[in-house]
Amino acid sequence: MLILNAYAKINLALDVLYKRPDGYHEVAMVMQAVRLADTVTLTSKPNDIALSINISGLPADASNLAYRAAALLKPYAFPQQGVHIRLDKQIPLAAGLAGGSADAAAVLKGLNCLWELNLSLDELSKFAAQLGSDVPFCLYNSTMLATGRGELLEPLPPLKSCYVVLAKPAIEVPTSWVYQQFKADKVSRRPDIAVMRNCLAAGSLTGVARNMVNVLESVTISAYPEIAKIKESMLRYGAMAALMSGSGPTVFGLAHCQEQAEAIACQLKAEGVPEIFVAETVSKVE
Ligand SMILES: C[C@](O)(CO)[C@H](O)COP(=O)(O)OP(=O)(O)OC[C@H]1O[C@@H](n2ccc(N)nc2=O)[C@H](O)[C@@H]1O
Ligand SMILES: Nc1ncnc2c1ncn2[C@@H]1O[C@H](COP(=O)(O)OP(=O)(O)OP(=O)(O)O)[C@@H](O)[C@H]1O
Repeated sequence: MLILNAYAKINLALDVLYKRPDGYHEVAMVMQAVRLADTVTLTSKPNDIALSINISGLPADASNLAYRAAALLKPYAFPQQGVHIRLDKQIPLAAGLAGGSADAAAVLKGLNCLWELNLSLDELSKFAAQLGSDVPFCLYNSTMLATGRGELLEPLPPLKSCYVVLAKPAIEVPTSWVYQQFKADKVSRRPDIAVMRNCLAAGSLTGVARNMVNVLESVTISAYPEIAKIKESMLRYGAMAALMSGSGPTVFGLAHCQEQAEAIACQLKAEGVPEIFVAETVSKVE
């Protein structure tokens, strides 16, 4: 039996460069893993793939990204090798935190061991990219620059360890809709990735905080102003910076320490924000 942590991600910077002929958008993103995790338990069983999940509202069938990850690797295993996948979800669904992608990446990494496939991380990355743009990052965690449609990764100097508050309003935002609605002329500020890289290299959390920009806010916040309210609240309660993660709707705030993060979380809870988490950042590849 193998038990893996499938970590959520946040986007410290997200820029959309242009729409590509294949329908995807060329992006440049600074991605960061955080210690809010689903638990993925893989148990050997004969022949086929089975999946169970601790929550309803998520299909436990062949459409699930965790199942699809196992199905991708199955042809490389012996026919009698199967697996039971157990997902214990903690990462909220459709939140902009790559929960499904993290599960899929954990299944790829775990089955590589359980089925003794001996695939390199590079090879696993190619399978990961077939499952979704965020899945390759979830194989590596830590702090990465993601380009292409998000699948081309370059390690960045790891973000100095800190705590984040994650707050999800009670809305679900489909990623495809956000990208479809994106218009470059509606963006007021774009991230400077080179400056962000320098701030990371210098270990400057305040520098990172000052340069956190996500151009997809121009779409999601226009449709859901409650996201802007959560950002404002986080700043009022002392966060160094607050930004929407990915396509939203979750907002994350950078805090100086765990105590401050917990205090911000408490105040957001009192305001009625339904789902709030405090998590440490992941500062090395795990
Ligand atoms: C918003 C982010 O989460 C930021 O990390 C990612 O860019 C999205 O990653 P993801 O959820 O793994 O995305 P995918 O499952 O590959 O694609 C979901 C939808 O978003 C659109 N999409 C995604 C990534 C990208 N670079 N351009 C896109 O236009 C795709 O057309 C697709 O309709
Ligand atoms: N194991 C899984 N966990 C969560 N969602 C899954 C899973 N498998 C498939 N899905 C589907 O994928 C959709 C998006 O899920 P996810 O929670 O990964 O969104 P997200 O956090 O917005 O991802 P991203 O940040 O990559 O856009 C969900 O609506 C769900 O139906």
